[in-house]
Amino acid sequence: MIEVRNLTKRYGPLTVVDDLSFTVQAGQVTGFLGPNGAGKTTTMRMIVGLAAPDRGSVTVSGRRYADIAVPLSEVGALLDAGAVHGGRTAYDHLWALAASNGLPRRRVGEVLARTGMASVAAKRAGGFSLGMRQRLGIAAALLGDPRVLIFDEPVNGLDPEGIRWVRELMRSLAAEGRAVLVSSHLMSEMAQTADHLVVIGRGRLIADTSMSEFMRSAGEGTVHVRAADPGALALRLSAAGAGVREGLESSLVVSGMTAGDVGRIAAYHGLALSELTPQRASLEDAFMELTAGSVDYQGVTS
Ligand SMILES: Nc1ncnc2c1ncn2[C@@H]1O[C@H](COP(=O)(O)OP(=O)(O)OP(=O)(O)O)[C@@H](O)[C@H]1O
Repeated sequence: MIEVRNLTKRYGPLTVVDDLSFTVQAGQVTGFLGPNGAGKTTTMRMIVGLAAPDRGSVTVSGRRYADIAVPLSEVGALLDAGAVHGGRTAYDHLWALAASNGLPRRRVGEVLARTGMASVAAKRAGGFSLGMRQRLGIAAALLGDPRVLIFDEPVNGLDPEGIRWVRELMRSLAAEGRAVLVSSHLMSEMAQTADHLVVIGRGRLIADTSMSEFMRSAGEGTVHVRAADPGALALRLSAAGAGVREGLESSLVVSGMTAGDVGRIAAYHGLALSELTPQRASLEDAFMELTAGSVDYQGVTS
């Protein structure tokens, strides 16, 4: 649905997007990840024609943005939630957008309902909280019922309830068959939302992978076990090929084996367990490792 090919953008001497290529598929949430200043916003602005590439191309559903007759009905974007006339009501803001794009008035009520904004439709946007401005920006993106959606850091500054709402909305938009591209600088946020990941650093592609593949490559994780006789269990697990080390309070940390395998081996040898917990490797750690070479401003921890 979105095809980015060899995209390059320079600002003065700085190449902020560097020969970037990736595809955003329909029916999926694609997480667009990278440290601050990696070039995510600039890439998204080029997708919707707000910035011109120096080299390369972007198409949405096979066409350049400039060639799409009614862009709002092909691609909706939330790039800057602050870009709202504060004196206008939520309804009027959306109605002005709908009218200038030839969209029917009923869409305004529909998107207000979908974003939970119906009760504040008559209120001026200037008095909105950050969360309400984000919802209004999302409502605007949905106005033309587009098949492609682009959200730049949509959960920035939202409270946990707002974050969960955005996450569920992204999932439901993808489930409707739409292509959803959503940027973030937090891996943990994407882990629960994205099907696919595009990771960039200093404008360059670092990874283009499915979420499940990324999780696998992040490490298999370990299994924490507590047993009545940890020594005996450790012997049996090592003999079966697992890596075993001592954890806290006489627990065992087992690697190279699933929790199911550990349970079966314990049962086979009649060893009682009081805890058996699979521990996933930290995705945030894997992401930091992946982008470590491309972070511009690294803090020093003492
Ligand atoms: N209009 C502009 N003129 C000059 N430099 C710019 C312009 N827009 C962006 N940049 C620079 O391009 C680089 C990439 O910025 P961009 O906003 O695309 O990154 P980002 O990945 O979205 O970062 P963040 O997570 O901080 O929003 C930054 O160094 C930024 O200062």
